[in-house]
Amino acid sequence: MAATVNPDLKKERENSSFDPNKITSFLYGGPEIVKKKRELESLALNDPDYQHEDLNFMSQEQQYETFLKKTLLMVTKVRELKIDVADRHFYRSAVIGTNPDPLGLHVGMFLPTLYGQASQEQKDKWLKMAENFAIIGTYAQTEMGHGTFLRGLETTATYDPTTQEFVINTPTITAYKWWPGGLGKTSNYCVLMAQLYIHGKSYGPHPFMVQIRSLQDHKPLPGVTVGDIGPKFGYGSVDNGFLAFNNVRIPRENMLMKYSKVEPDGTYVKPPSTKLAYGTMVQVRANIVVNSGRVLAKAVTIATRYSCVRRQSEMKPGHPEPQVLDYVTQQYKLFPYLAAAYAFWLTGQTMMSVYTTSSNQISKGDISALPELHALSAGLKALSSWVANVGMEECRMACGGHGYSHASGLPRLYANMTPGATYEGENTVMMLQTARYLMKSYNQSLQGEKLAGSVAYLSGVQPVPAAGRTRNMLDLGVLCDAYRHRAARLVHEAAVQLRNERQAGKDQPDAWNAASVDLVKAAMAHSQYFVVKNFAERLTDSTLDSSISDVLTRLCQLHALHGLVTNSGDFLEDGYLTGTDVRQARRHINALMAKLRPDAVALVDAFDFPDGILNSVLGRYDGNVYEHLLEWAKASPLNKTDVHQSYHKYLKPFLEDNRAKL
Ligand SMILES: CCCCCCCC/C=C\CCCCCCCC(=O)SCCNC(=O)CCNC(=O)[C@H](O)C(C)(C)COP(=O)(O)OP(=O)(O)OC[C@H]1O[C@@H](n2cnc3c(N)ncnc32)[C@H](O)[C@@H]1OP(=O)(O)O
Ligand SMILES: Cc1cc2nc3c(=O)[nH]c(=O)nc-3n(C[C@H](O)[C@H](O)[C@H](O)COP(=O)(O)OP(=O)(O)OC[C@H]3O[C@@H](n4cnc5c(N)ncnc54)[C@H](O)[C@@H]3O)c2cc1C
Repeated sequence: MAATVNPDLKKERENSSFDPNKITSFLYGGPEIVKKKRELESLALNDPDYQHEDLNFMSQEQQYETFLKKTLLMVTKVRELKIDVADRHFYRSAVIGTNPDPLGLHVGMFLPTLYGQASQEQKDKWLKMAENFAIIGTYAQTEMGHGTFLRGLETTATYDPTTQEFVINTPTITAYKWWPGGLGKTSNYCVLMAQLYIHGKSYGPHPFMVQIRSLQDHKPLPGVTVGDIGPKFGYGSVDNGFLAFNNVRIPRENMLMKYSKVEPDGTYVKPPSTKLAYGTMVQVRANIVVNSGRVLAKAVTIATRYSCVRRQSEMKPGHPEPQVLDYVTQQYKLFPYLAAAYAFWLTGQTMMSVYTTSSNQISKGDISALPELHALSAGLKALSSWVANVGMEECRMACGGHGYSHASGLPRLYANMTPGATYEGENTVMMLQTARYLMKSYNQSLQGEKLAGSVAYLSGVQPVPAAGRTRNMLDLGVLCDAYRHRAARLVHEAAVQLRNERQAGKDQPDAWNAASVDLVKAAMAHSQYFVVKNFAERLTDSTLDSSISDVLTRLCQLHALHGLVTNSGDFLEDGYLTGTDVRQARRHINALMAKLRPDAVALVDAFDFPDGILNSVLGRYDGNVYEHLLEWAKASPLNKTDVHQSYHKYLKPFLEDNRAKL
C-alpha cells in the first residue's frame, strides 16, 4: 500500500492560490468550530468499535443490523463522552458516513415533534424518556394511499368521551402507514398523524403519541400490525415500516395538545393555525437544504480529486495523457456543481437561521412568519434536492466506468440521498406550495400592499432596460438584478396565465392545474434568485480574507452565469438580456473555469470531509486510487475463494456436459 500522496494531487495542492483552511473556517463558522469538528470526527473514525465490513458487501438485513448496533453504540458513547448537543452532528456524521440510520427518525422527527407539538405536561411525561432513548419513536404519517395529500389520510382517531380515550383505526389497506423510518423493527412508539373525529365530526389530521410495541418483549401490542416494507432503491441501513391499528385505545392525553386540544367532554379547542401541526416537516425541509449542499459537496469532492488522478487519452500527439480535469468539457461537468455546492451550503445556513428566528417567534404565539417560512423552506428544499440529485449523477458519470462501482461511493450516496426529492414533501408539490404564496403575495402587491421578506422584490416591477446598452456580466449586482427580473417576470406571467384560464371559464382548481407548469417555473426562478442573492450577500462580509474572497467570487459568478446560460430563454424572452449578454456570459464561464482549474482540489479539500466520511476509493485524500480499487475488489464476497461453490453446483456440470457433447 502506497503511503505517499499521489504526485498529481500533491502538485494540485501546491499550486492552489489560497489556504483551504481559511475556506473551511468560513464554511463551518470559525476556526474553533473546525477544531471541534475535526476532534470529534477523528474520535469517531479512529474508534475500533465502529469498524465493520463494507456495507456494499452486505444484504439489507445485515446492513440494518450493523447500523442498528453502531447507532446504539453511538448514543451510548455520545453520553459517555458528554458531547455538547450543538456538536453531536459532527460525531454522528463521522459514525454513519453517507448512510441513514435506524434512529434517524427518532432524533430527526419524533423528538422535534414532541418539542414542537406537546404541551408542557406532555413534555414532562415523555421527553425525558425520549431524550434518553428509554423509548424509541418514529414519525408515522404517510400511508400506502396518501403521502402528499395530508388531508386525505385515512387513519382515524375517534374520541370516546365515555372512557376519555381515542380509538385508533386503519379502515382500509390504503390506510396502512407506509414508509416511516425505524418503524419496521426498531421503534416502540410513534407520533401518529390521524384524522381526528369527535361526535362524528372530522377535524383533520392531528398528531398522537402511540405506543406500538411492548416495552418487555418488543412484540406488537394488541391490535397493532407492524413490519418492514422490504428492500428499496437505497436506505438498506434503515427499516422503513408499515403499521396498522385495529381499535387501539389510547388515553385522551396522548393527543399532542400544544396547539389543538380536546377537552374531556369532547369539546375541540382550535389551534391558532391548523398548519402548526405540520411544523416538524418545515424543520426537516430546512435541514434538507443544508443536507443537499453537503451531499453535493461530497460528490464533487470525489469526482474532482479523481479527475486529477485519472489520466486519459492524448490531447496532443506524443504527449503524456492529461489529467481528465484538464479537459474543459470535464470542468464544465464538475465546476458548476462545485459552485452549486458552495451556493447551497450557504443557502442552508441562511435557511436554518430564518427557521430558528421564525420558529422562536411562532413558539411565542406570533404566527405571522409561518406562511413565508413554509414557502421559503418548501421551494429551497425542492430546488436544492433536485440540483443535488442531478449533480450526484453527473459526478458519477464524470468518473467514467469506475464511477459505476460501489468503490466510488457515488451509487450509494445517490441511492441514499435521492429520496430527498420525494420525502418531506414531493418536490413538484413543494414548488406549487411556494407558487401559491407567490401568487398571493403578487396579488397583494397589485392591491398596493408593501411586501416583505423573500418576496419584497415583487412589489417593484422592473422595466426592461433599453436595448443597445452594455452590461458587465461578471458584476454580481448585474447578475442578481437579472435573476430578480426573471423571477418577477415569471411570477407575473404565471399570474396572468392563471387569470386567463379563469377568464376562459375554468374554476380555480382547474385553472391552477392548467397553469401549474408555469407556476412551478416561477417558484423555481424565485428560489434560484434567493440562492444567487444569498451567495452574493455572503461575499460582502468584510471579515473575509481577500485570498478567499477572490476565489469565492469566481464560484458565485460561475453559479449565477451557469444558471443563466442553462435557462437563457427565460432571460432573453422579454428582451431583458440580449444575445450579446448571453454570449458574453458563455465566454465568462470558460474564463472562470480556467481560473478555477488550479484551485479545484483546494476548493473541495476545503469542505473538509475525511476519507472515513467520504467512503470512496476514487475520492481518497491521498489519491492512491488504483491500489485501493484492487484491494477493495479483492475483499468482495465473491473473491473469498478462488473457485466459487456455484462452480461445483452449476458451472462444472454445464461445462462437462457441453464438452461431452462435442
Ligand atoms: C431523519 C431526520 C434527520 C434530521 C436532520 C438530518 C438532515 C436532514 C436530511 C435528511 C433526513 C430526512 C430523513 C427522511 C425523513 C422523511 C420523513 C418524511 O417524509 S415525513 C412525511 C412528510 N410528508 C410530507 O411532507 C407531506 C407533504 N404534504 C404536505 O405538507 C401538505 O399536504 C401540503 C402542503 C401539500 C398541502 O397541505 P393542505 O392540503 O393541508 O394545505 P393546502 O390546502 O394546500 O393549503 C392550505 C394553506 O396552508 C398552507 N400550508 C401548507 N403547509 C404548510 C406548512 N407546513 N406551514 C405553513 N403553512 C402551510 C398553504 O400554503 C395554504 O396557505 P394559503 O391558504 O394559500 O394561505
Ligand atoms: C426513503 C423514504 C423515507 C421516508 N420516510 C418517511 C417517514 O419517516 N415518515 C413518513 O410519514 N413518510 C415517510 N416517507 C414518505 C414520503 O414522505 C412520501 O413518499 C412523500 O411525502 C411523497 O408522497 P407520495 O409518496 O404520496 O407521492 P405522490 O403524491 O403519490 O407523488 C406521485 C406523483 O404525483 C405528483 N403529485 C401529487 N400531488 C400533486 C399535486 N397536488 N399537484 C401536482 N402533482 C402532484 C407528484 O409530483 C409525483 O410526481 C418516506 C419516503 C421515502 C422514499
